[in-house]
Amino acid sequence: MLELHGISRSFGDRLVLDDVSFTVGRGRLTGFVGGNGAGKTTTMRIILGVLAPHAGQVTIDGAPVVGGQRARFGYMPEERGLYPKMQLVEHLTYLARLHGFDKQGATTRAEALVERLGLTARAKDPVESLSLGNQQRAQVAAALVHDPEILVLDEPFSGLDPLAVEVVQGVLAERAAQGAPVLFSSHQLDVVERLCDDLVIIAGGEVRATGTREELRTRYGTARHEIVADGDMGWLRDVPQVRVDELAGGSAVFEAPQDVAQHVLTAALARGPVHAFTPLRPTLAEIFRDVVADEPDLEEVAR
Ligand SMILES: Nc1ncnc2c1ncn2[C@@H]1O[C@H](COP(=O)(O)OP(=O)(O)OP(=O)(O)O)[C@@H](O)[C@H]1O
Repeated sequence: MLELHGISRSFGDRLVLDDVSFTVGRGRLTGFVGGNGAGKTTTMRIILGVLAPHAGQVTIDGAPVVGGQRARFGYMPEERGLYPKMQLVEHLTYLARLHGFDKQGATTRAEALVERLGLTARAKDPVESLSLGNQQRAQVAAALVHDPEILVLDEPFSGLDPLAVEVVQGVLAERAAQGAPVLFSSHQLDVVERLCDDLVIIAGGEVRATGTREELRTRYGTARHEIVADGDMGWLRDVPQVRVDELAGGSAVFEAPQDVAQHVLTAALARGPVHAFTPLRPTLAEIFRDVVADEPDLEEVAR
């Protein structure tokens, strides 16, 4: 497994990563989420060894990552870096050869990835002529072409249409199923929510929450319930400690501590039949809002 132990990093006198620790398990798709400037790219660059930490270390299966181990990683950097004039399949073949594959092996891998990512019709096109979304798919292919042991992908889903999101999701899930630790950042919380086994939430350079999707839902969710009753639920607005989020006749969604929610149910039953009373599980977007609430914008603070 990939582990970060107390990573800190400053730029000038600005601390942008503060004691960042988390684990990306083998076979686990781990989503790395945080607002703009939270520190995701900096963390990923440190994992890859592109940037040195000022404190802490990165280990793989307990052993520190040292120079020359870059080939163990498949990295998709935020700044996309393919040669614009090269044909797609030729480019991927070239990258595989750089990693030591023989000509035949490199071509086979490049062609297989082009097909897996739905780019067969574009295989002979220069990279620069591909649409943004297809360039993005090509970047994913480039990160995978040397069959890396660990994947670290910065925003692999940005700019993809829903079909391409599915394709890339599928490819990452396959890699995880084969036992690779997969870490990816994304601002698309719905995608992260669908795809991830584990989550790391970072804000202001600090890890604010880690855990499985289910753990976070249990730990950070506000207690929301939906109630559907015969009569009008307008009275709910007057119940202390209740915040009504939605109200339409007999149907309401509200937030309240657990004991108050039970009181609401009893009160509703006293007024007539209740057809449904359902605890609502928080979405990742709601958890994210909860966890990073009131976070100052690092770049604003620096000004
Ligand atoms: N080379 C650098 N020199 C100075 N400051 C930097 C450098 N790289 C990053 N930073 C600062 O570090 C902070 C974290 O940036 P980082 O790119 O890691 O955030 P991020 O979470 O990836 O953001 P985004 O989601 O916007 O890509 C930001 O305030 C950024 O301005």
